[in-house]
Amino acid sequence: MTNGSNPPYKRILLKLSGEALRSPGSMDNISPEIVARIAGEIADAHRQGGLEIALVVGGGNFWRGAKASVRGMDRATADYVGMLATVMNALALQSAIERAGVPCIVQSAIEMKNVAEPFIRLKARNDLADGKIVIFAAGTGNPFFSTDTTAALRASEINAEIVMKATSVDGVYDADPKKVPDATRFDTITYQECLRRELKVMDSTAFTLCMDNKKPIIVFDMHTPNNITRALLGERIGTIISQEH
Ligand SMILES: Nc1ncnc2c1ncn2[C@@H]1O[C@H](COP(=O)(O)OP(=O)(O)OP(=O)(O)O)[C@@H](O)[C@H]1O
Ligand SMILES: O=c1ccn([C@@H]2O[C@H](COP(=O)(O)O)[C@@H](O)[C@H]2O)c(=O)[nH]1
Repeated sequence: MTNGSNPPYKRILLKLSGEALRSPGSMDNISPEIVARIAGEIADAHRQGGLEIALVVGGGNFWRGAKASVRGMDRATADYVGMLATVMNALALQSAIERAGVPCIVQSAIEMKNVAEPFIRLKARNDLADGKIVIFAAGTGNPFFSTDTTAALRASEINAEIVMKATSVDGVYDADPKKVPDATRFDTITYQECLRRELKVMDSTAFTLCMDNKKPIIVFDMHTPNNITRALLGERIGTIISQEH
C-alpha cells in the first residue's frame, strides 16, 4: 500500500534502466514520451513524499562496453563510450524532470562542464537537502564498472537508505526470466543468495557493495505505469534484497 504521508525511506538512490528509455520497435534510443512519463512519476513521488531522490541512469539503450569488447574493441575505450551514453540519458531526464516542476541537476563523473556539474559529493548532499533531484551521470568515471555499481557507490556516499533498481523485469528470479520463462520469482532474497546463485540481475560488485554498506535493494519493473511513484513512496512491489529474508 502506498503511504504517501509517511514514506519509509526519505533519501533514495533510484537506478533507472537505460534500456527502458527506448520504446519497443522504434529506432530512437531515447523515447521522449517514456522519459516524460518517468520524470512525471519521479516528480509526483518527490512532491507527495517530501523525499530526497538521487538518480543513476544506465546506458544500455545506446551501448554496453562488455558487448563491444567481445566484438574486438578495446574494453576500456568501449567502457568510456558507455559512460558517455549515460550522460545523454541523464540530460534527457534532467530536462523532463525540470519540465515536471522539480529542480534537477546533473553531476558527471567525467568532467563535461558545458552540460553538467562535476561530481562533488557534499554539493550533491546539499542540493538533495534543498529539494533538488540530483542525477549522477557517467557512471563511476572508471571503466570495468557498471551503473548498478555506480548506484551502490553513490548510495553509500550520500548515505541513501536504499537502492531501488527500476528495470524491465518485475523482480529477481532464480534464472533470467527473459531466457527461462518458467523461472521462479523471489519476494525477498539475501545478498549472499544472489551471489551464491550468480543471479545476473545486477553485477556481483554492486551486490557486494550494497551488502558491505548495508543498503537494501528493491528490484522492480518500471514499464508498469506508476510503479516508480509507488516504489519511491514505499509500496511493497518487486523483490527486496537485504541481509535477512
Ligand atoms: N536472475 C535474474 N532475475 C531477474 N532478472 C535477471 C536475472 N538474470 C538476468 N536478469 C536480467 O537482468 C536484466 C536487468 O539488468 P541489466 O542491468 O541488464 O539491465 P538494466 O539495468 O535494465 O539496463 P541498463 O544497463 O540499460 O541500465 C533484466 O532485463 C533481466 O533479463
Ligand atoms: O562506472 C561505470 C559505469 C558504466 N560503464 C560503462 O557504461 C556502460 C553502460 O552502463 P550499464 O550499467 O551497462 O547500463 C557499461 O556497459 C560500461 O561499458 C563503465 O565503464 N563504468
